[in-house]
Amino acid sequence: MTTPLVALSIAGTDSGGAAGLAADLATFAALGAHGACAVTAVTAQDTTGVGRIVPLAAADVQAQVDAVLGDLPVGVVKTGMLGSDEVAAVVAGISGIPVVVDPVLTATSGAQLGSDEVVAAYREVVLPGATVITPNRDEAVRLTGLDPRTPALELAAALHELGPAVVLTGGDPRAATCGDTVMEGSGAVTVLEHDTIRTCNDHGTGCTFSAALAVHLGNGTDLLTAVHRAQAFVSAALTTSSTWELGRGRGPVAHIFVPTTQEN
Ligand SMILES: Nc1ncnc2c1ncn2[C@@H]1O[C@H](COP(=O)(O)OP(=O)(O)O)[C@@H](O)[C@H]1O
Ligand SMILES: Cc1ncc(COP(=O)(O)O)c(N)n1
Repeated sequence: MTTPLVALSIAGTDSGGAAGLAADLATFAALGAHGACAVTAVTAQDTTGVGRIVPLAAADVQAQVDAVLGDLPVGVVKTGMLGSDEVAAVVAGISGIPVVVDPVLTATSGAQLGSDEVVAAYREVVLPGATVITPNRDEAVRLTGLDPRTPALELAAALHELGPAVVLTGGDPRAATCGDTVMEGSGAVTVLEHDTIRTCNDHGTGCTFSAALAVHLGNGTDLLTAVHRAQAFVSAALTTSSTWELGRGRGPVAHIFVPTTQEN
């Protein structure tokens, strides 16, 4: 008998199947983890944008988290769109399990997925108990309140001061390379650069990256190696989706036909 890694995603749904829970569960499966989930919000969303957003009550999210934690040996928690400061408090109540926080505040399409109350809750209750946070530049600027021109290193340091290790992602489809700035718990900084995959089918990239990172961390991999492997997974997924013609907008990152043989 074997027990697989169980990864719990606490996130919103994307009806288009590109981002949020769909990305998390597909990534967990591709990397050999069993995915459990707690839905925080339901979005009517496609490749062109986000329509209706229906947040769930914190009690409903808490009930899902309690059901999963009461039965399954969860090895890692990954959070995405939280929807409200009350749901943020549910995440803050989880202890004794590594928590990877993807602070989803804005969709690729530009839609707002996190209010100022949610931003405050990240700072005050979620980040102090988080293992690692994976913001993109816009999210880091919003969470820190710093000037948008602030260098990546300073943004990472400001978030690190709130508690977690930081992976400030630098995906930029127009640049030759993408650079992710990693600040470990010790404060050590490494910039991990890799080639940009040319594609407009990148909806769900951030969710996919942090879900892959969560699986590797849940398997006990050190942060730098885990980031490197999560980047490789995203690059493979984007290479596949770069050949796709799907939807009228920013198409989904491909979670299928991705090599599943990465070391854990
Ligand atoms: N076009 C791309 N080619 C290769 N890697 C990418 C590309 N876009 C993003 N990434 C990588 O995907 C991860 C998530 O990055 P990012 O796009 O910044 O997240 P978000 O979707 O939250 O904005 C990072 O590791 C980043 O380097
Ligand atoms: C429910 C949900 N969660 C997260 C994202 C962010 O993903 P992206 O930055 O790729 O739009 C999203 N659009 N929808």
